[in-house]
Amino acid sequence: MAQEKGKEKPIVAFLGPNASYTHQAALSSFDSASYTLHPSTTIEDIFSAVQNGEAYRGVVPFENSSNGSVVFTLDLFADLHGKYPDILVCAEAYIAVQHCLLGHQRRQASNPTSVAGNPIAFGHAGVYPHAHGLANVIESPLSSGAVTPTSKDPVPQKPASRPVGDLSRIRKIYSHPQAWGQCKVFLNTYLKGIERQDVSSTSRAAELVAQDPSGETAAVSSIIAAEIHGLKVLARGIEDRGDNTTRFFIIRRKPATSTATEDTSVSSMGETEQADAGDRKAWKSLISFTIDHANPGALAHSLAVLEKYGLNLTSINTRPSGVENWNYIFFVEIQARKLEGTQEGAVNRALGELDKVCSGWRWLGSWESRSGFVQ
Ligand SMILES: O=C(O)C(=O)C[C@]1(C(=O)O)C=C[C@@H](O)C=C1
Repeated sequence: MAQEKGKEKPIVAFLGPNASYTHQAALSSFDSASYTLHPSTTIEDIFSAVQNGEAYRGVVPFENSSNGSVVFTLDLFADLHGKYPDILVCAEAYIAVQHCLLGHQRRQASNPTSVAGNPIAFGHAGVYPHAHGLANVIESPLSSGAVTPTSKDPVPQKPASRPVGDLSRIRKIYSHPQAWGQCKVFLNTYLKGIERQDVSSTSRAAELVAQDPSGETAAVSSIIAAEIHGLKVLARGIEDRGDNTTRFFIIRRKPATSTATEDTSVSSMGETEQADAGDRKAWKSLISFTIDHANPGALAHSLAVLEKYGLNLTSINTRPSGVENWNYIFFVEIQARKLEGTQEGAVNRALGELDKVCSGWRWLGSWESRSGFVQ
């Protein structure tokens, strides 16, 4: 690859601008002394840069522990128009996501409860228990509603954190669409009915709010974005769950020949089998496939192939196939890896057999599991 040969550092594209959670994931996986981290505007830009060789690797969000799949990424893996035939997942990263509400805090010199600055002192009930009962928490005028008991919901969910600033001037909130679903309780409690605008990332949301001095906009974004853009933290730890985590994939371009790989290969059949069995739990693979929807049992037969080879299925997702309404492309993740070249492991054999029962399939990569390594 051009970047690897020359003196320039290899480029790693991530969903920017700087201070996005994807940027944090990129920093957790690539040393900035050895790689040039390049912010991209969309996830599609990252796929393109990796596919056409402009970037050595790409970092993309894949799923969130409380809000589920990042459908933009799944759709790019579905690749309905054949634009990204060589993209493979080669690694994963987990980032603990703690969202903040960022904005411009009006200075209220005469008000002892004003908190212009020092966001660190306040926060998520689970992470910063000392923040409970602080005198300088301002109750928003919008704080009724979602927490009011009703006959349908006699014990309504309580938000995990409370505002530390006045939210009454906020007329519009910006964020990445994934973030809304992670902060439902806080937003429905304190900012119910306020217009929400989707933007390309949480850090872009912070950038937009920083450019708007009216004080009428706010962003759901990270504490790092607040620091970079000089925004006030109006509430910290606003996600519904204290263990909110997003999983990211590192993508690469398929090597030119299937035998030329960076993976360690084992030569004899016996060693291969051993590596395959021993590696199973430590590795994961992503496979997509389509089926003939008119054929009863087509999905069951496809999944039965995985069972036959003892492959543990850990997730299944679907996206519209793009061919016909209500037809889907299926994505499965399994705990095992496909062996390189002509080596015959369980995944290799299962794929050979899947070919006979589904309409089409694609192996989208195998990588070492990092679950349990949340940064
Ligand atoms: O907007 C960002 O900061 C991102 O990195 C994207 C993204 C996502 O798509 O899931 C990443 C982590 C959070 O779950 C919210 C948004």
